[in-house]
Amino acid sequence: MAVAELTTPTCPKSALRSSHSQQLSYLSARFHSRRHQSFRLPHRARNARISCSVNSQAPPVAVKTEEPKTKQSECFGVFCLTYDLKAEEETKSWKKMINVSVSGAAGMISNHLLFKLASGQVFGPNQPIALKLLGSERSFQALEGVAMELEDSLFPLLREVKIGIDPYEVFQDAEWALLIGAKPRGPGMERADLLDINGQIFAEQGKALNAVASRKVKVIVVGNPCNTNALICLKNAPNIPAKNFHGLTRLDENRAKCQLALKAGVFYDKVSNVTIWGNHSTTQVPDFLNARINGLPVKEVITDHKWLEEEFTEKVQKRGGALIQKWGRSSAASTAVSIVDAIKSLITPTPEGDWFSSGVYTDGNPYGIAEGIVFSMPCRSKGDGDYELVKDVIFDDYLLKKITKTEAELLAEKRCVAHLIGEGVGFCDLPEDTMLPGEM
Ligand SMILES: NC(=O)C1=CN([C@@H]2O[C@H](COP(=O)(O)OP(=O)(O)OC[C@H]3O[C@@H](n4cnc5c(N)ncnc54)[C@H](OP(=O)(O)O)[C@@H]3O)[C@@H](O)[C@H]2O)C=CC1
Ligand SMILES: O=C([O-])CC(=O)C(=O)O
Repeated sequence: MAVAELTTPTCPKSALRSSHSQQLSYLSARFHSRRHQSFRLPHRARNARISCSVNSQAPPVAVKTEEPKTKQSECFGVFCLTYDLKAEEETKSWKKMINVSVSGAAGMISNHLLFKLASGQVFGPNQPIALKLLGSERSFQALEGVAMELEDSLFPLLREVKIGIDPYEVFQDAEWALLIGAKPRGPGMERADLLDINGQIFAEQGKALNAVASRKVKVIVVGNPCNTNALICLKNAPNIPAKNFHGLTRLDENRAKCQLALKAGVFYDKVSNVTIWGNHSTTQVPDFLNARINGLPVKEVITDHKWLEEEFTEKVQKRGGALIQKWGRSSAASTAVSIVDAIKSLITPTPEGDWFSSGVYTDGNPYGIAEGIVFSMPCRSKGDGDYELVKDVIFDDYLLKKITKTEAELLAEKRCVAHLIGEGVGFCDLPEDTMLPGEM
């Protein structure tokens, strides 16, 4: 078939993109020929790219010109070049490249996160990285803009960037999947509708991960409502351990640490052992009973217990909303930072005696929390990407009552999405006050 000529391995794909319509023709042709092929050039072929013109490679027969229904995942610009890592002196100490897939890659949070990932500050200065960015027809141009900025940043560790709109392509061999894209709740939209719309996104993405990602992939779900989206995702990915899925509650932990530090008049590095229990919503429970300041129980350092139970708790629960009121949109930079923190907590041994919070699957938890939901709990890691739940935490009546409330909310969310997790017909009886942190 003539279209095969388009993929001749002497011409990088970026050189074929002289115009948008040519690109669409090209993508369409490639889509119909080799869905998953991508080729790269040896480093020395950089100049060949410049001399390679569209005309010289144009197929001799008709190419479909209509808008393709789906764009194939593509390497982007300079990232279509392959580098022989072993041949370059400075890369000899580098580890094997890792594949990191990011959804909602054209959104606000990603715009902060991608540059942190590419710079080496997340996975380390010896870790080359391939970024696979998932967007949609709606966001594809913006996604190209993001990829252009990544090109222009000249990050040495960033060795591949691919953009695409099909999760089955973008999640191929993913070792990390950072699932950020989700529809924001609009005016007049019921939370049940949001759960359903976003749930469908995460059901599809779970299936895609199940089909094509590394069996060891670690998945961090950020898009809200992140606990239940993570549950939907893991239920649709039965061949990946449920333990590998996280709903991001690290931002809440960071917010809680900041408030405790402020009240105690210490810098926030003195605050440790902070657990966020439950849902990333206004029922979340920032645990001051087990938290420590300078190694001492918080309740010994902050003796105003009324403040802890009322002001502190509510401030953390509603911090997202307070931020939106000031900033006009939801936390993006601090969320990106907290995603970095969450990844680092899994790839670095947890400091002795400390822990971190993550929304994880409750099966087998030692606290008596209902099984079968994604609930934020205290975790420790050996730095191998895995975690274990912390056993030596204490509870009092106040903490248990709050945990029961957030647990009930997550169980209600689960009933709403029963149809997306293979548990029958969804039925929504959500508590009235169920809110995302950003909705207050
Ligand atoms: N867990 C946490 O701590 C936090 C979670 N969040 C959540 O993270 C998510 C992303 O936030 P942010 O990056 O600021 O949001 P943006 O609105 O900037 O980006 C969101 C992306 O979601 C994608 N998306 C997927 N499906 C839809 C849809 N049906 N309608 C519209 N957009 C869609 C869009 O990309 P595309 O078109 O490419 O799919 C868009 O780029 C939100 O759900 C937000 O609530 C925010 C802060 C903290
Ligand atoms: O509701 C939102 O999108 C914002 C959010 O999660 C937060 O700030 O914690």
